[in-house]
Order: sequence, then structure tokens, then C-alpha cells
Amino acid sequence: MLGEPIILNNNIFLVGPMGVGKTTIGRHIADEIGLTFIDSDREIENRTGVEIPLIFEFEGEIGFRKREQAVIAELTTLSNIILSTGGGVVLNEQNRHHLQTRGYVIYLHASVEDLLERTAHSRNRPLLQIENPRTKLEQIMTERHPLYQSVAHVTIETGHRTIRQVVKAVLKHLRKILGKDEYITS
Ligand SMILES: Nc1ncnc2c1ncn2[C@@H]1O[C@H](COP(=O)(O)OP(=O)(O)O)[C@@H](O)[C@H]1O
Ligand SMILES: O=C(O)C1=C[C@@H](OP(=O)(O)O)[C@@H](O)[C@H](O)C1
Ligand SMILES: [Mg+2]
Repeated sequence: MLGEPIILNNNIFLVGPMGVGKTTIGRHIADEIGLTFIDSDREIENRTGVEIPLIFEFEGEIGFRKREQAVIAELTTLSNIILSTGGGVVLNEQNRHHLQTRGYVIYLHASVEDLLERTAHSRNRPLLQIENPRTKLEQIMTERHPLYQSVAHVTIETGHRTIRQVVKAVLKHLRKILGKDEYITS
């Protein structure tokens, strides 16, 4: 035996900033390799019955982060999932610990320019509903990039890649670390 399986609990956790593609890529990867897809933001919305902007409006970012922490603590105890997280998940130390120790963490990276383009038409990200989203995304990347790096087992670049190309890059990486045709250890 080679010791600990590389993919803890057969879980893959996607982290990275708003608009990098966590939700989109996670769903595709789950389809390809037969894991259950879960998006922590959707889970919070399902549980509260309202959309994220309304949670921010009524409870502020602090209220949202509490809900996020509870959901991450619970979802990371599952197995055989691809979990797409919200961009701010790494701000919380407990979240970082759970992600890092309960699954294989992939940091999806992109430039602020790409993130701006990909979030431009969305009204669903309260932190970017401001006059200057570019400055906000720059601040976010300065603060969070080291945190994404600290929690991730690998970083995968998504800039100048189509969704399909990112999916392929992730699958290629998984095959490489597992060193075989199957994606996930069982
Ligand atoms: N590699 C990519 N190239 C172009 N557009 C992308 C790419 N990845 C995601 N997108 C688009 O960017 C937007 C944000 O993606 P989403 O999956 O919601 O990001 P996140 O969950 O990380 O915030 C979506 O409209 C999605 O189709
Ligand atoms: O970066 C953040 O702080 C947030 C990212 C969002 O998720 P996405 O990264 O999927 O957009 C969502 O959790 C919320 O609006 C806060
Ligand atoms: Mg998302």
C-alpha cells in the first residue's frame, strides 16, 4: 500500500475568487467522474429559502459567513462529492482546516481582468454591486490569494481558457496525481 489515499474521502473542493468558475467547472467535473455535485452557496439558499443578496441585506456579511461556516462544517463530512465553495470561504480558519483535511482542494485562479468580465452581468454577488468592482476584486485578490494558496493542494489557471479547457485541465491533473486511468481512489 502507498499509505494515505491522495484524494481524501474521495472529495474534491473548489476554491477561488468570485467569477473564476467554481460553480460551473464543479458541475462539469462531477458529471465527468460521477461524484455528487454540491455548491455551498446553493445549499445556503436552499436552507434559508432566499437568495444570497437578501441574506446580505438582512444579516450583513457577518450573518452570511456564519451560515457559510455551518454549511461547510457539515458538507465537508460527506464523501464522494465535488464541493464548489463561495469565494470568501477561506477567510474563516475553521473552514480552511475542514477543507484542507477532508478533501483535495483545487484553487482555480484567474486575473482580475478575467474575473471582472465573468462577473459583469451578474446581480447575484452583493460584494460587487458597487461603483468600482475592479478595486474590490483587486483588494479581494490581495487579501485572499495567499489564503487560497495556503489551503489548496494544487492551483489551476483558468485565464485564457474556455470552460471546456479548464475542465480538461482539471481532469488531466486528477489522472496525473492518481497515476492511473480511474480518477478517484475507492
Ligand atoms: N474559463 C471560463 N471562461 C469564460 N467564462 C467562464 C469560465 N469559467 C466560468 N465562466 C463564466 O463565468 C461566470 C461565473 O462562473 P461561476 O461558475 O458562477 O463562478 P464562481 O462560482 O467561481 O463565482 C459564468 O457566467 C460562467 O459561465
Ligand atoms: O467572494 C465572496 O465573498 C462571495 C462569493 C460568492 O460566491 P462565488 O464565489 O461563487 O461567486 C458568494 O459566496 C457571496 O456572494 C460572497
Ligand atoms: Mg459560485
